Amino acid sequence: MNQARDILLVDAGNTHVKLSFVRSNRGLKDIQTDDLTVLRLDSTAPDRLTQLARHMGPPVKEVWLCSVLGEPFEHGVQQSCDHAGVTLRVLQVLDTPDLKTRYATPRQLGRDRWSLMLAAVQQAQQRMQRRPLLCVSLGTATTVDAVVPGSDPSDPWLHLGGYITPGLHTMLDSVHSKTAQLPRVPLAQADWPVDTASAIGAGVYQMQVDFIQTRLHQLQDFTGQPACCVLSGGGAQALAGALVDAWVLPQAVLLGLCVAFMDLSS
Ligand SMILES: Nc1ncnc2c1ncn2[C@@H]1O[C@H](COP(=O)(O)OP(=O)(O)OP(=O)(O)O)[C@@H](O)[C@H]1O
Ligand SMILES: CC(C)(CO)[C@@H](O)C(=O)NCCC(=O)O
Repeated sequence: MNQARDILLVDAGNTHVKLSFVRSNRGLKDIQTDDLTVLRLDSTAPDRLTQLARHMGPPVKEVWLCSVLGEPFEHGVQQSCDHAGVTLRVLQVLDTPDLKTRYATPRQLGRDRWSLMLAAVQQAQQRMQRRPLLCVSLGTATTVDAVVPGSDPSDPWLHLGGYITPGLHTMLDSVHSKTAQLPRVPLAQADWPVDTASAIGAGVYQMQVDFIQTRLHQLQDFTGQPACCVLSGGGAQALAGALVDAWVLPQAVLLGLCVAFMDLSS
């Protein structure tokens, strides 16, 4: 029987709230992230919760949430779920049998970072790849997290830690807003730019590429093993071509929610 998509997945980031729907009886292996059709809401819109609540009607019976928007947003989602009579499951950063973190205070770690790592480890296991992973999210902020496999295949993977920097558009915005004369420009690729727009656009682009590539080398030196990059977020496609050993995992945070909760849904 072709059951309806009864789970609403929500990735609440700083710029966009991303929504998708999956069937609760679908096996994790059957979920292709390219198939996760995504609706986007503006995270800063005053009516963001009202817009979200519109998607909670039948056949939705559960909402799975990964949010970095803080307690008031989460409380609002809980109220909407209560009103709609649906169950809310909220992703928390907690060690699992497959992944543990060295973060000093795990609840401080961004849940979107954790969800990406859960998804990346699941994909690596599915592909029988046991290489260290550099999990990169290119959103409002750029985050770069190192995850290494345990020495035995039955051991959990370990999150070593990671970095937070301004994202691509955040850098482009700030260089414009903090100067008198620099325009807001798109990303660019150029060798030794000879105009202002290319100088900024390629400067920001190259800064992020170089940062990620250097962190990949750092991870390889640290582990003594070849590593690869898993790219997610709005800027992933823009950077993928410039990075070696990189694959794009579309909608990684939404996939991470499936990894966390798929076996729990009734
Ligand atoms: N075509 C593009 N080229 C480069 N970067 C892009 C492009 N589209 C989006 N981005 C980047 O992705 C970000 C938006 O993507 P995404 O929806 O993944 O994240 P977000 O919701 O803004 O932030 P987050 O989820 O990190 O809070 C932008 O801020 C920008 O940095
Ligand atoms: C870094 C961001 C903003 C990236 O979306 C998010 O993961 C977050 O708010 N993190 C909390 C701080 C931390 O991860 O240590």
